[in-house]
Amino acid sequence: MQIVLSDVGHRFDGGPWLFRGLNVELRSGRVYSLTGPSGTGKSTLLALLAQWLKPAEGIIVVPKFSRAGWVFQNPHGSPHRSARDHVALPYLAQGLSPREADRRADSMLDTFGLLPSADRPFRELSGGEAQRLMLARGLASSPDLFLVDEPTAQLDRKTATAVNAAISAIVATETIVVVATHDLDTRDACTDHLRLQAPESDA
Ligand SMILES: Nc1ncnc2c1ncn2[C@@H]1O[C@H](COP(=O)(O)OP(=O)(O)OP(=O)(O)O)[C@@H](O)[C@H]1O
Repeated sequence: MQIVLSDVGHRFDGGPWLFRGLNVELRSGRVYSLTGPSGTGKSTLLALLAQWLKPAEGIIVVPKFSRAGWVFQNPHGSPHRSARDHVALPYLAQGLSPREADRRADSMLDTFGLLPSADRPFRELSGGEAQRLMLARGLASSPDLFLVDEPTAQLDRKTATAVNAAISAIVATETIVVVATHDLDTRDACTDHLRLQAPESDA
């Protein structure tokens, strides 16, 4: 899959332009960092890619039946359900048998260093484990586009390092991954880089 942005710019309600002139092709199998000073519109661009918003100018071409998945700053899970259940659920929803769903879930948990925590309830996971679980669960849904907003913003350095290692472990050949971040280590964990900048003038 490919998403093409041509001369994309955005501003809210006639306000100042956040960014303009964005020309990029996003491709499956790549993990894009999205960086830029605070307020340059990183979260806004994620919302544009998810088609929650329309760009104020330019065109974003997204294949018709594409599905987007999100991971936000704060991990949300079911407190009493195990880590494995969180990841198995999307596989069950795809029609796999419970046994196969668990097998696939364990393989995904292993990718993110969470296999030892597979049986632990969500409420007992640390912040970094919970965030890695969100990445594992999100990818288990096999989205065409996977949008991750500031995954390490709430984490201490050591925990952030584990999350960044998980990001660099993402191998999703069918998925475009975009990670908005201020964390230079998160940026370095990605395969490609997008940087937003405020336009020089609002002309
Ligand atoms: N729905 C909205 N209506 C009006 N203004 C908005 C809306 N959403 C965001 N903004 C403004 O657009 C600007 C860009 O916000 P956005 O959250 O996309 O930036 P960001 O680069 O992700 O920032 P940060 O790095 O601080 O998270 C901000 O000034 C914000 O207040």
